[in-house]
Amino acid sequence: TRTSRPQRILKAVQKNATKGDPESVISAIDHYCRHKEWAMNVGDDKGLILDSVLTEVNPSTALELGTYCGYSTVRIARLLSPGSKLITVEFNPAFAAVARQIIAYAGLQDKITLVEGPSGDLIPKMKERFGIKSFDFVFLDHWKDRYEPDTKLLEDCGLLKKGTVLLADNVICPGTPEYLKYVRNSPRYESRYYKSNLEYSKVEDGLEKSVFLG
Ligand SMILES: Cc1ncccc1-c1cc(O)c2nc[nH]c(=O)c2c1
Ligand SMILES: [Mg+2]
Repeated sequence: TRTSRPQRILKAVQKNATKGDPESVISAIDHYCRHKEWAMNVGDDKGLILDSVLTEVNPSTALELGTYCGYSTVRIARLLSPGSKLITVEFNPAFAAVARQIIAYAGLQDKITLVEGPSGDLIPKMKERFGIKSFDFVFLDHWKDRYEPDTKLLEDCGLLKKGTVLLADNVICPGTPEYLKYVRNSPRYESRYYKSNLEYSKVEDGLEKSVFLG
């Protein structure tokens, strides 16, 4: 096919959403991906859990690993208080290019810094590049095999503080067994599983919320 799936999602946003209205961008993507073609956005069911955890944490500095088309980036940024910042990391340049346009369409570009590259390389550079002391909230939604090593990297780089909340997507499907074992067995985390379903599907999936205890 001539266009890519992310490009088709962008077109659906430009056609069906209102510029500067994040809610309409979220709805346009959910409608397209539920009725036209599936895509790996966190989606509307798990999105409600993401919203509620975010509202509870009200982070000043948030990190997202795995931007894709920017659906959860917009979901997170729309709930941030004025002056709060979200850094989102995307490895795939084609995904990042679409995400930038969807983030701009939602009018949230001032709250978001999109960084392209491998999370394992970028995490150690967060302090020096973006003047981050530590993150209040981290959304893990990139690649299942990177959840555990990147969490250890965030610890080792001093980017987590007492009370930082990690929220991980796809802990059941595709599944992140090593990550679950790590956060559930470590004395440094208090973990809880939020049962839900895979985006736009009936298959079970869920989010794991883990509070760093310092
Ligand atoms: C692609 C896919 N196929 C079947 C079942 C699940 C998935 C799936 C769903 C997601 O929410 C993902 N999020 C981040 N990164 C992923 O790789 C990913 C993959
Ligand atoms: Mg996901």
